[in-house]
Amino acid sequence: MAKAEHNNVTLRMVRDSLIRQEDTIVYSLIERARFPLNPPTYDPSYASIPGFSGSLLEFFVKQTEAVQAKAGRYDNPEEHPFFPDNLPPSLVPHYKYPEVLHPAAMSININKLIWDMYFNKLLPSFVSPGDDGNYALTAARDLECLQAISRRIHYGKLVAEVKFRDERKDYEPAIRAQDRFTLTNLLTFTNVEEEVKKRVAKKAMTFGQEVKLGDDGDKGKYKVDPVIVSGLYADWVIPLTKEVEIDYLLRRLD
Ligand SMILES: C=C(O[C@@H]1C=C(C(=O)O)C=C[C@H]1O)C(=O)O
Repeated sequence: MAKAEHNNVTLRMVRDSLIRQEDTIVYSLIERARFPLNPPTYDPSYASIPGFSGSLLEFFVKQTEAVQAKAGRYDNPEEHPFFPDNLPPSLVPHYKYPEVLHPAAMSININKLIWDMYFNKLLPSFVSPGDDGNYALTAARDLECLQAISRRIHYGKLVAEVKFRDERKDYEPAIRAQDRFTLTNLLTFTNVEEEVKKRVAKKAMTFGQEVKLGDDGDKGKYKVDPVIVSGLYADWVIPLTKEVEIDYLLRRLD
């Protein structure tokens, strides 16, 4: 997001960051779709890794998150690990990120939900069946998708903070009443959601098209189905972002 002092972050700036994050999500899906499902990646019995029990995917994610934690990744309030328990401490100088969010934000991490959605619903819908043996690369692409989707959904904390500051008199009574229904109505902008769904489908068509030098490009053939990308936002990314917004707002006056 554009550099701003912590007290003048605008909803426009936050939305611009969400729009930019769409590119990362669409590209990560395109890169995962280069590989078939590669089932052994997720099969705990595929490899017996000394000192570890679980799938290659889990091994890859836990090991990667440990290295990235030591490199300071999770000092950034925008980043959320999938396996937060027992992560090693950062080994690098602490960067002073602007303190925008209420401290309660630290307790919000819905990556378990995101993990389950990704592997049980999304992945089977956009990759082809099959096995090409590239299990480590497959795990790496999966993690890139997970991290991009997680960052976007947890950005809901910043969206909620900006909305709260802009309309405190409307939000406070609903927060004090722990009124999720009213909070949902206050924070929902249906027009924005419709734009998001249309734009991500257009990005999937634009970024995922087959580019040919002649003008005989395969019209209508895309690396990832734009309908699936739009459906990901409609069914998961947007609802879970709003869930994070509400979870954050309910703690905002703690
Ligand atoms: C993120 C926002 O909050 C809500 C969630 C949106 C989304 O996840 O795309 C869009 C509009 C709002 O309903 C926002 O207002 O920009």
